[in-house]
Amino acid sequence: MGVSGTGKTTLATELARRLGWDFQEGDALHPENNIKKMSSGQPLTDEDRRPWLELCHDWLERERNIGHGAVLTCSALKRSYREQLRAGLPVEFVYIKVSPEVLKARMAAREGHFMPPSLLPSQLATLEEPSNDEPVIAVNGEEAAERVVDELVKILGEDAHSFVEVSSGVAPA
Ligand SMILES: Nc1ncnc2c1ncn2[C@@H]1O[C@H](COP(=O)(O)OP(=O)(O)OP(=O)(O)O)[C@@H](O)[C@H]1O
Ligand SMILES: O=C(O)[C@H](O)[C@@H](O)[C@H](O)[C@H](O)CO
Repeated sequence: MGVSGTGKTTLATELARRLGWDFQEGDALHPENNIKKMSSGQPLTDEDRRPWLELCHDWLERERNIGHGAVLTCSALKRSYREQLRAGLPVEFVYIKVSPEVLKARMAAREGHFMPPSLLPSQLATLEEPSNDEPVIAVNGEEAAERVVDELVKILGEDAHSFVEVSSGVAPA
């Protein structure tokens, strides 16, 4: 999770590969209208995001039901969005923190992406940073991606056992 340009896709694809978990690009679940809106420089509203978050939640739920570890990219900017995403599921958020200056530079340098750099201020204004009472691992998204993924593989790889126990409905011993 994190605003546009934090490195969600970069980190999540590599994390899923290293853990052998399924991967879903959250942006691919956006209704067409949401992509059109963002491409034309308009920020999404709560109403725009609701059906998309439902699709994200449903994907996670299907993965839990088949007992797979899974990684989904999703901006998950507000606490209420994160609550919708994890409802009834053993979800751990990875909050990728990157300074506005670095985000601005990354978005300006990126080519062929639907998200215009002009939407960065609204992304930052909408972000409610996760608090300690949420299931979250915060990482420094300005570090080399490989180092961040190494750290996450250690934490989530060790936890994988308990995630699978919860997800398959088998009570831990
Ligand atoms: N740790 C990193 N160090 C340096 N550059 C990075 C790092 N992570 C990602 N990048 C670069 O930053 C840009 C944004 O990364 P990425 O597309 O993974 O972000 P994102 O959060 O998925 O963005 P969006 O939500 O807008 O799709 C890319 O050009 C990527 O190569
Ligand atoms: O909630 C949102 O406003 C959106 O999900 C955005 O964050 C983008 O889809 C994503 O970051 C791609 O740039």
